[in-house]
Amino acid sequence: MPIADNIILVGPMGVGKSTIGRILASLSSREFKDTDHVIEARTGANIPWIFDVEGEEGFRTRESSVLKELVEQPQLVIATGGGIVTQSINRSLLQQQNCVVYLTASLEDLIKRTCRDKKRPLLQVGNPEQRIKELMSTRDPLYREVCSLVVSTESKSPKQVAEKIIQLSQQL
Ligand SMILES: Nc1ncnc2c1ncn2[C@@H]1O[C@H](COP(=O)(O)OP(=O)(O)OP(=O)(O)O)[C@@H](O)[C@H]1O
Ligand SMILES: O=C(O)C1=C[C@@H](O)[C@@H](O)[C@H](O)C1
Ligand SMILES: [Mg+2]
Repeated sequence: MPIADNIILVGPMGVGKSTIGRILASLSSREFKDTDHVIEARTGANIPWIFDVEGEEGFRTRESSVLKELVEQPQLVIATGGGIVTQSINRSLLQQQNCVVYLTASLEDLIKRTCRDKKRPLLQVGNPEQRIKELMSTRDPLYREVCSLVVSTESKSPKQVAEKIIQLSQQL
């Protein structure tokens, strides 16, 4: 893969995109960007606030414009929000990128890492475990539709996952 190419991480809430993305960026001499963080920095508000005031639709519009902007920059590791694949415009853009990595974890791990987090708007309605299962069943095929690699995070440290991504991305 040419050195200027970006590595884009997709996957569900809590799979480790931000944690692994940061390590991967430093191991591969790329700059780290996280669509959720860019949106919060630009808006000057946190994600729950944006969902409250603008609804999910407002958040998705912001997310699509940040993604479009970031993929045009060279040499980045981009961690995306868990719901980025719900918008067909984002899926089309992701399918045009060279290296999109789908990070996976067991449902059990995802539930353990996220279900008590009050900052996640989509887990505030109903039973969080059930919501995570529902989100995964609709989104798993969408992550697979856009990715060039699938990398499991199970029984691996974030650094081991980052090293695996580097190894596999060199074979693309
Ligand atoms: N490989 C791993 N093994 C164990 N714990 C991990 C691993 N990767 C991440 N974690 C932990 O899981 C939690 C969620 O990680 P992180 O915030 O990076 O996920 P995310 O995919 O960016 O989620 P979000 O979609 O909410 O932004 C953190 O507490 C992190 O320390
Ligand atoms: O799974 C989702 O739809 C989301 C995941 C987070 O990364 C944030 O982008 C936001 O909370 C929505
Ligand atoms: Mg994150």
